[in-house]
Amino acid sequence: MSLITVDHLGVRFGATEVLRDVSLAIDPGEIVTIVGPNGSGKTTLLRAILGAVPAVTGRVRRGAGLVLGYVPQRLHVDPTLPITVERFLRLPGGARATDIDAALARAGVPDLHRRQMSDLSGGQMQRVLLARALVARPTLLMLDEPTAGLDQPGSAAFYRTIDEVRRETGCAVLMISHELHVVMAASDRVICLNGHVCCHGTPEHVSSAPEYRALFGTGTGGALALYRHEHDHSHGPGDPLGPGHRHGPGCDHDHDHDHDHTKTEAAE
Ligand SMILES: Nc1ncnc2c1ncn2[C@@H]1O[C@H](COP(=O)(O)OP(=O)(O)OP(=O)(O)O)[C@@H](O)[C@H]1O
Repeated sequence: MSLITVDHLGVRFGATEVLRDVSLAIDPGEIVTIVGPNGSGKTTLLRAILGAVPAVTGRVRRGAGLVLGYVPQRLHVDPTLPITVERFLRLPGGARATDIDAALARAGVPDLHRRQMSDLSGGQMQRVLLARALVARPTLLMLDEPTAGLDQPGSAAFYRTIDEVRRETGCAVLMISHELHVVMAASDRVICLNGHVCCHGTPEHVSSAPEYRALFGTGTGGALALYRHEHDHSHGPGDPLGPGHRHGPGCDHDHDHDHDHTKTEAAE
């Protein structure tokens, strides 16, 4: 029984179709990573799974016993509103002190209880957000670009912690990442999203697909990723991605038209 099953999910914001016919399932204990260009609907997909964004078509089914933990991309803490790490972790459900201690230890920051949230470094903040997600003992941990803004050693250490959490607790992990070396090393499966699921499979399968190499092929140690996404069809009006692009081998569907679009972005 899957923890989460997404069936033909569609999401719109006003006239803009952000997700179209997205189907996937997450099984207990696996690490699945979502990759895709900026604006391709990755965060929206996680928020739809959380129930924070309504589906206009399809649905998200939750398996029995599912407990979700969510690590957002970032959290802005107003420095004029002082709050300690311990108090932040106690909210909103009134978590027990022993659970907070265990979550902080598991997140690799066992001594931060009394620190002000606004004083945390970027890496400490991400670990506190991880601890907050772990307090509930999730069976599915979802992380939205959890290492954005961290340097490479900090990022690598964070992903090692995620792997340890998975091994120790047996939780499944669904994360968004732009760090392709991490994706390939740490994931059981990779889903490439571009408004819809373009291709998916094991890291070996996805990384050997010409379309994947075209999409992420010029990374210089993670410093710059060239997103050249190719499909064989035009996206419809209102598509957030503009005109169509071409799919390559490894994709789950084929179309007639032939367009490219190229997008560059500085990766962290
Ligand atoms: N609440 C909202 N209202 C209107 N439009 C939204 C909303 N949330 C997201 N969008 C739009 O939906 C599209 C997908 O956004 P989303 O954040 O899911 O993309 P993403 O793949 O996570 O991007 P990135 O890699 O830049 O974080 C974008 O065009 C965005 O502007």
